[in-house]
Amino acid sequence: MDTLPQPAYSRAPARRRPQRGSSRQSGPAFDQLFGSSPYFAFAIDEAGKLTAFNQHTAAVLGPLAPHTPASKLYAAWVLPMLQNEALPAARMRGYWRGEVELVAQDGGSHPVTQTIEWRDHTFLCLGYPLDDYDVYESRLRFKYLFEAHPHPMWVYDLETLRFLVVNAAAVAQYGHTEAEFLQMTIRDIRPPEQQERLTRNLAAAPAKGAEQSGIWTHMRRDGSRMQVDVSSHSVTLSGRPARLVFAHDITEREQLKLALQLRSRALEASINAIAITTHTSEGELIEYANPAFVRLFDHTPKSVLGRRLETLLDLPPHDEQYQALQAAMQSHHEETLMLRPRHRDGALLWTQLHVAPVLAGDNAIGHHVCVLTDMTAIMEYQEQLEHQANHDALTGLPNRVLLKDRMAQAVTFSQRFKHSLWLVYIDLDNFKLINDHLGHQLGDQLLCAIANRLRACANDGDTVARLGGDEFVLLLPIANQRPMASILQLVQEAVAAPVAVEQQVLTVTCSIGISVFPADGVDPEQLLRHADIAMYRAKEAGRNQVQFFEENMHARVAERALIESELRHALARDQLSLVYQPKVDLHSGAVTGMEALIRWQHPGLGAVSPARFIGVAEETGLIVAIGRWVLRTACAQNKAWQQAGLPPLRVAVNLSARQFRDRVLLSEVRAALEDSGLDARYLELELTESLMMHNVEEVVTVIESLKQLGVALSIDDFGTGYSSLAYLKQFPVDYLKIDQSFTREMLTEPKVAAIVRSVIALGHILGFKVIAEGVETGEELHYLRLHQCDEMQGYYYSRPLTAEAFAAFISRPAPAAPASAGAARPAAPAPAHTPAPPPRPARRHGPT
Ligand SMILES: Nc1nc2c(ncn2[C@@H]2O[C@@H]3COP(=O)(O)O[C@H]4[C@@H](O)[C@H](n5cnc6c(=O)[nH]c(N)nc65)O[C@@H]4COP(=O)(O)O[C@H]3[C@H]2O)c(=O)[nH]1
Repeated sequence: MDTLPQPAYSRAPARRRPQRGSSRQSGPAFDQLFGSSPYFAFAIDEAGKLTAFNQHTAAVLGPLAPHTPASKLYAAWVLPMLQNEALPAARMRGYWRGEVELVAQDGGSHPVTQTIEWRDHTFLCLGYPLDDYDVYESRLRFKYLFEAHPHPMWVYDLETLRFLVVNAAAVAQYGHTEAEFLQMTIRDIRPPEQQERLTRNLAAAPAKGAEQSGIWTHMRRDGSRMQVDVSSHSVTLSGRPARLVFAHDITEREQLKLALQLRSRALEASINAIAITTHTSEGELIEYANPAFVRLFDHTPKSVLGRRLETLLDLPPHDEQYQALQAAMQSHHEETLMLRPRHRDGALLWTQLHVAPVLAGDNAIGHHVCVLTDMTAIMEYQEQLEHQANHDALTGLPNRVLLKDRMAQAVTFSQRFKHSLWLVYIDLDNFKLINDHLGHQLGDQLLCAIANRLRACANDGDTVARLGGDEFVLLLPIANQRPMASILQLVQEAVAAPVAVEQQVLTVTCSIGISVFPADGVDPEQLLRHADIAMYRAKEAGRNQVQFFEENMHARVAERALIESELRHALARDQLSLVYQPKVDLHSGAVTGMEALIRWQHPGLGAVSPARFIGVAEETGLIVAIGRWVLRTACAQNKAWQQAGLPPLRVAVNLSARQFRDRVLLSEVRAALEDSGLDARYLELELTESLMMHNVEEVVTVIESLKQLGVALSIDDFGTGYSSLAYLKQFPVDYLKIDQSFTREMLTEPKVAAIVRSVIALGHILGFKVIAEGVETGEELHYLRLHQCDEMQGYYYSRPLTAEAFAAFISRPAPAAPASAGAARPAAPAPAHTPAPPPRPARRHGPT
């Protein structure tokens, strides 16, 4: 200590001054700074000698002289600390502070807080009483904090509300200069709407020192406003009650808060399910889920949090969707996926998941925002629309559109694997009749039942489609050897099996046309067209048939189309006429009547047989007008013959099924009779057996009404339809007509002969007369007569004759009795419009 150097700025004075209890030796700077300080201030040089001291030091610790060893000013216990710690620390860091004990020359002890600064090779020592230093220091700190604080602070007078002091941040933020502030009160920085609140607030000022805080709106000098979080504290400044105010501009924070609130509200209110997940090595853990998310899966908010998104969506691991989700979660980009997660109740949903990664500071994925849009309803609707577009509404079977699609696929497949492909075109026989007569509702039920049966006939990979109306298609890819014949048989049986609909039993058959890939066509259109053609051929061949497509069918189809278009004009162009075939009593040989048969003479097509056009007329509905014409013409002709003096005979007119179902039939028959003046007993109506197969009660009613008119009725083509014997006896008809196919075969086929005999016997039991048609030989005649058949019709006696020829035929003198058994076939038949060759039977005039 003795060798401390002298401080540079306060060297010992050049001229010595008398010590007057002050430190005049320390130089003007030292004096200026510390001369009158109420604290200890002295300087020690590097040699440890006093180089300067102030008056207070001298007065309390003195008398002192310059160059006095500094050690004399300290208690003995302080010296080691001074030597080893304080002075080296001050020299090294420029400053040291600690508690020391100064001693006066009179031995008095003065504990102080001492600071030692190292300046210009001098230790400047300042000693404060322990308490005073803290106050000083806290004031310093306050001043520093107040001035340098980044947020506005001020003190205002509690009575005048004037600003007493403001800091730099307040000046910067509010735009007023310090001088302006000091002229203002705290009211001046508040907008008008907050004055009242301020008044209330001041009136309820808290107890002294108490904290007060609140959010206020303050105005800047330029009039702009800001949100301020204000906290204040009661203080005393210059003896006056005041408040120290701390104002924190929270405008931005509030805006941010509002924006966050809005965003949070948007999340909560979103109808899209939104989840925020934390990206972890164990998967995506749900950190937040909005109400829509919770609703979508029917979970509770709590049960969702912390769960793995993958688990919650219930995607099967290793499934394609699962893998896609994993890949999306690893990606640093936004991804959109279509997923099929499972609802809590197990139902599969359709959702669109949009995943947006949230990157952390290190560019690693921290979170994901997952937006799920429930697409279930849309997808189901889409599926429904697709289904509607591709399926038949009535039966639910694929429609034409889907069939074509499946056909295209099947053709491609069959081409590639060299397989064949069958297209089976099915059309119900006489379905139109059922529909027209029994109503569409029953017709629809029948179609549905048949659709289900066809479905049951199909294997996996087959397609059963409904093209519309009563047309169905089976698409059968033949990948393996399949028993196709038995499939077709199955289809025919499925269609033909009786269908019980609303207490009725309906039976229909079907006509089937088949085209085979690649032989009959290489594209779907062609295959379909060819199967359709084959189906028409099956219809023409008598229905309830199967036909494979053949090249020559094209010509038939073209012809049918031609017939259809020409038939529309046949009546108007007077191309139709009637011929009449006599009916003969087998026992007496008398002519009992004649059947009117239609003929069509077309200028280009020539004579078109009824077999070629009656079916077309029925399908197109032209039969109604044609049938009416036949009925009226036959009645008028018969009446004309009677008026011409020919013996009165009964004329038989064929009624098509469609005519029979026509509600106006009765009135038309009545009108034909009235208009022609023909007595009803000279008219006979021939009904086909198949016509009677549905709705027996109604058929019986119509027949009874016709009977009441007085006309005779016969069942034509008996044996070819499905007459139930139980029903047969209910029909009040007069004749059963044995179909000519039986007549033709009865002499060569014992089974057919048995049928013929049974029909004759049955007819008689039921009280009907039996007439056989298509009799061409004496043997046939003999057989029929032997078995008590009543009448016959056929080329053996006469071909159908024109009206004139028939009149001539009937007017000739009666020939010998009918040829006996074994008689030869008559000479080659003459054309239908020419009189038939002899021999002719004896005639019996008048209806039986
Ligand atoms: N091979 C052979 N055939 C014989 C013999 N005797 C008569 N035929 C023919 O057998 C058919 C009998 O008429 P259908 O069974 O009522 O069968 C008729 C009938 O179902 C229908 N048809 C004819 N005219 C009309 C009509 O005016 N209205 C309606 N709805 N159908 C008619 O067309 C079918 C065919 O008529 P068509 O060609 O005139 O043929 C007639 C007739 O010419 C014979 O000994 N041998």
